[in-house]
This record gives sequence, structure tokens and C-alpha cells, in this order.
Amino acid sequence: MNYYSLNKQAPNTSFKDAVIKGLAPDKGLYFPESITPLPQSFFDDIDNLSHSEIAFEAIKQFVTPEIPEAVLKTIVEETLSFDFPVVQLNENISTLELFHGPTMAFKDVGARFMARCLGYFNKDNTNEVTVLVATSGDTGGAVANGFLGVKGVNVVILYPSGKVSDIQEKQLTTLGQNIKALEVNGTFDDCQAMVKTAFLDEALTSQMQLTSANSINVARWLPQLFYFMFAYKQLHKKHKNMVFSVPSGNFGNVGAGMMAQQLGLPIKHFIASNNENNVVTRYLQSQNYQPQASVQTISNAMDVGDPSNFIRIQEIYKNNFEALKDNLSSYSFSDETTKEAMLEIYELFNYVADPHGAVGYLGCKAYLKENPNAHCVFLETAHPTKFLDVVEEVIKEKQPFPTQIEAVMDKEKVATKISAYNDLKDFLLK
Ligand SMILES: Cc1ncc(COP(=O)(O)O)c(C=O)c1O
Ligand SMILES: N[C@@H](CCOP(=O)(O)O)C(=O)O
Repeated sequence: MNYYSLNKQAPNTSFKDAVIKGLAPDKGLYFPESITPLPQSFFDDIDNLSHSEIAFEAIKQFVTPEIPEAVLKTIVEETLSFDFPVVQLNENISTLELFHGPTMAFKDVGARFMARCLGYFNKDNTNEVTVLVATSGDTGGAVANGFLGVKGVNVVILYPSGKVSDIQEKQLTTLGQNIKALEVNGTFDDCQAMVKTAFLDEALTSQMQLTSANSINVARWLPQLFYFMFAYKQLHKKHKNMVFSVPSGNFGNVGAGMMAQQLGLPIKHFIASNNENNVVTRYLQSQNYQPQASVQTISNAMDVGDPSNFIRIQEIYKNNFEALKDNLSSYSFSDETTKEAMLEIYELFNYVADPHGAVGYLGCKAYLKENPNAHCVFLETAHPTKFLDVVEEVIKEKQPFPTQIEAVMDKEKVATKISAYNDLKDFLLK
């Protein structure tokens, strides 16, 4: 499959090139040249397919022939070596748990998939690649884990100082080897802007091959479409009008859901559920897209003021505002309301949600008020123990540590503090 830049000022390129570059030379995000819906027989037969078989069929057109089919089969099998259960809370609301991977956040799938694609492209170990990642909490840990020890790949993670949870910070600063962490005096948007600037800096790009492991990169972004298919498989016999509430920050996940819908998955509607960083909620009300500085919230991984992927969503709907509005609703919730929702979910359903999942739950409730016949699935995008302080404060109960979290608790943080783009540049050139 070839990809084009959404800025339309760079040549189209292959999947391999799009993965190795991350961002197009004109700073645009890559987008597939075509999307061919899967045959109806795929959806009719979905109950008989394993997760790996579903994923293989869904992603094949986007990555072959650069990744041969036999290699792709292995990549999806290795990537998806954990579960994606749906828990039904009541007749109208279910949650899809995306936190059973090694770092207990939904980013594990994209990070593991991309690491394996890059490992395959660099199998002869001829071209060293430096992977830059900006994180508001979870991408960093998932990429650190997914890329640890991958030959020929150096990873540099930028995270906003004091704005990620203690466990998230441990996950991204303690692994060593080919993984380095930079603690940025700024916000996630500052980190993301520095990464994008680095891609355009010839003093760097003439000396090293830089790529991104954020959802900017198609190999990180596209595998997220699997989740919606896994949920559909588990629910479609019981519920027809399926809608998804996606806790959203950089808008990669909800955009990936829309790609699943383009492939033919019968999803009725999407809800982008936001904390107070609500550029898209405001856009859908006003048709005026106005990014603004992010504010800090208890659902910190969604503290994004200028989401990278919204432009891909605009592309999916061919920049037709009415078509987008027909398929996407968006709501924004305060921390106070989020905490009330965490308590409500615990008291009503005996279920412990993390703050991001709770924002998703609130999105379901808001949508269901107007659309009572829908079945709303909110994505539980991270495990509650990653946000221990707020979870224990709200439900007033101690949480046990899962083994994945225990494994990093006693490790020592190693991070270099930086404040400005030149610090990043110096670090990379050292
Ligand atoms: C736990 C969690 N929930 C939600 C999000 C938002 O996802 P996206 O950036 O794809 O919108 C993130 C980070 O991206 C996250 O880590
Ligand atoms: N919420 C993310 C922010 C980056 O999103 P990405 O999907 O573009 O990598 C995080 O947890 O780091």
C-alpha cells in the first residue's frame, strides 16, 4: 500500500518508507491511498476467527507487500498475545478492556506491532533508526517496553515533567538499554512540537534516520482499529446498534475506529469523550477548530491541546463537517464529574474504572440520553492501578498491584531534564 501526505506537498510513498520516516517531509501525516472494505463474508464469519486472524485480514491491505503475508501473520500473533475482554455493565453499556498487555494501556498493541515492522525492515541491521516519542503518560511506557532490545533501534522518549503518574514515569524511565527518557519542562504539546521540529531539522536528519512511534506513525496508528473488531465479535449477537465512546486525547484511537468502520464494521456512531482539553468538542459545536494550551487533569494521558490525528479524521470524512457530525459526537467532562463517575461505576457495577475509562463512561451516558436504543461500548484504555492515587482516593479501597506494574515499582528512574528544542538537538547529536 502507498501512502500520501495530508499536507499534499510530498511524494507518495510505500508503507516501509512511511514507517521509517514517521512524518512526511512536508510535516504532513501519512494516510493510505485507498481503503477497500472487507467482504461481507468476513463479518458473517467473525465468530469463527481468532484475534490474530481478524487482525491479519483487517490490516493486510495496508502493509503488504512490503511486509510479506507470512511475516505479517507472525507479527500479529506475537503482538496480540493477551486478551481484550468486554465486560457488560448493564443492558446499554459495556466496556472493552484494553489494559491486559505488558504496560497495561491500549498503546501496547500499536507499539508491539510497529516495533516488529521496524525490526523486519531493519533485519539486516544496516540502518540504525532513532525513534522519537512524545508521551502524556502511556505511549512512552508502551514504546519503551515494545522496543526494548530491538536491534538497530534507539528510542528517545520525551515526557512532561510532573504531569504523568508515578507508575507511568517508572515504566518509561527505568528500562535502560536502547531506551532513553527526557523529562521536559513543559506540556505534552511542547514534547510533541519538539519531536515534529526534529523531523524537519536538517542538521539532525542528515546525520541520523529519525522516526516517530506516536500515532503519527501509520504502523502505530492502524493496529488500533483491531479493538473495535474484537468488541464487535464479542457483542454483535446481543446488540445491534453498537456505538463506541473513546476517551480521546491525540485522537488516534477514535480515528482508528473510523478506519474499522471504513472497512465495513457496522458501527452506528462514535463518541469522542474528552476531559477539559476539548478542542474537538468545541469544534463540533462551532465549526471553528481552535487548538489551545492543554490543562492538567486526572486523566492525564488525554491532556492534549492540539491533537495530531484530527486531520486524519477530517480526511476520512473528506472535510465534510456535516458528514463528520452525523458520525461523531463529543463531550467534555471536568475532573469532579469524572471522579463522581468512577464512584458510580464502582457502586453500581462493582467495577473499578480508571479516570480515562470513566470519561468514556460519561460519554456513553450523555449519548444514551438522546439515543436510548443504542448499546454503547466505552474503551477502558488503561488499568486503574496506573492512577493509584486518584482511584484509591475515590473508591476508598486499596488496589492490588498487577505483576506488570510490580515489575517496575522498585526500579530506578533515569531521565535527562531538558527545557527547549536545542536541548533535544544536543542530546541527539551527542
Ligand atoms: C489511557 C489513555 N486513554 C486515552 C488516551 C487517548 O487516546 P488518543 O490519543 O488515541 O486519543 C490515551 C493516550 O493517547 C491514554 O493513554
Ligand atoms: N495519550 C498519549 C499521547 C500520545 O498519543 P499517541 O497515540 O499519538 O502516541 C500518551 O499516553 O502518551
